Amino acid sequence: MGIKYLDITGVGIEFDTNGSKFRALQNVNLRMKKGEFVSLIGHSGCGKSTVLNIVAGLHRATEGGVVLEGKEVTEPGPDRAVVFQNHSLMPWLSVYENVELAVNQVFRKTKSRAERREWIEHNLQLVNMDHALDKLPGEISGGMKQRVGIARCLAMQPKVLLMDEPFGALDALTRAQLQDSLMEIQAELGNTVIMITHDVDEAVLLSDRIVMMTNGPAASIGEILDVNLARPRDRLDLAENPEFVHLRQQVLEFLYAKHSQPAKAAQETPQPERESAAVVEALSAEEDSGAKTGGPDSEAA
Ligand SMILES: Nc1ncnc2c1ncn2[C@@H]1O[C@H](COP(=O)(O)OP(=O)(O)OP(=O)(O)O)[C@@H](O)[C@H]1O
Repeated sequence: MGIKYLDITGVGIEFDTNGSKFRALQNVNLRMKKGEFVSLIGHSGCGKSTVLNIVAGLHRATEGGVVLEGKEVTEPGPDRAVVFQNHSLMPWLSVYENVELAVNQVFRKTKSRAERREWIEHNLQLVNMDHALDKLPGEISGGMKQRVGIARCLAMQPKVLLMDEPFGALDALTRAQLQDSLMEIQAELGNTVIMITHDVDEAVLLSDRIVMMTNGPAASIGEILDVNLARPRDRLDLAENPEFVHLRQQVLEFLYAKHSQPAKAAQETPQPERESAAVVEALSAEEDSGAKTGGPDSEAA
């Protein structure tokens, strides 16, 4: 891993809510190396998605900022792909076409049509979805949709993959399969990843570091835990590994002993719609200014 790659410095944000100010984040600082896998964990409403949205360029920080490979983040861009909990695939496009949408946005000028086809198929192979190229999102399972969503993001070759509870809506077995796939893909491609999760085992299994956030309002980073477990990691071996058990215990202690108060703010402040629709629609508009209507597939994965 190289020197610092992604730099989040002094980030704070204040939202205007019905005429009054709400401070969601205060002085969030995080430096990541290229190829690092970082999980964000914290109680509901503490500000995890807000951090991710600031890195994605969907929110502007009130103070501080984000620099990716020497360039300040000021807006969304294909160098930061976001995987949402509910895949946000276009329901009217096939599996292939959903990935094609993103690939055309990034590679239309630099790859030929044949190269783009090969690239789309390659990325769908990575997530074991090359058998379903012509299927519509409505014809595949929740786990499969999430795989396609991940392929779509990988195919953009982003500098940073941002994942907002990517497996949160899946059953335990499918989640485990996708976690294993993600570990294999990351080992092969060396992606830099920030992933939000509520799942302590998932955080320890996948991460190089676990960033634990304090409760809001004015949430910040409470502690950062280094996960030095050897890779490749096997969930069955790790279950009995004393280091794994110890790390797991430390996260649980942070969440349930040191910061057990759930964020009151989360209950009091109305939660806005996720920006996933906006992002995907922006992609769609670029690809196709035609007559297609409707939002992303809202069916729960
Ligand atoms: N656009 C916004 N306008 C006003 N308040 C907001 C906005 N976005 C987030 N908030 C508030 O900021 C706080 C942090 O929200 P955020 O969605 O980042 O939390 P979270 O940790 O991701 O929660 P969860 O785990 O439940 O998804 C919450 O109190 C939320 O209501």
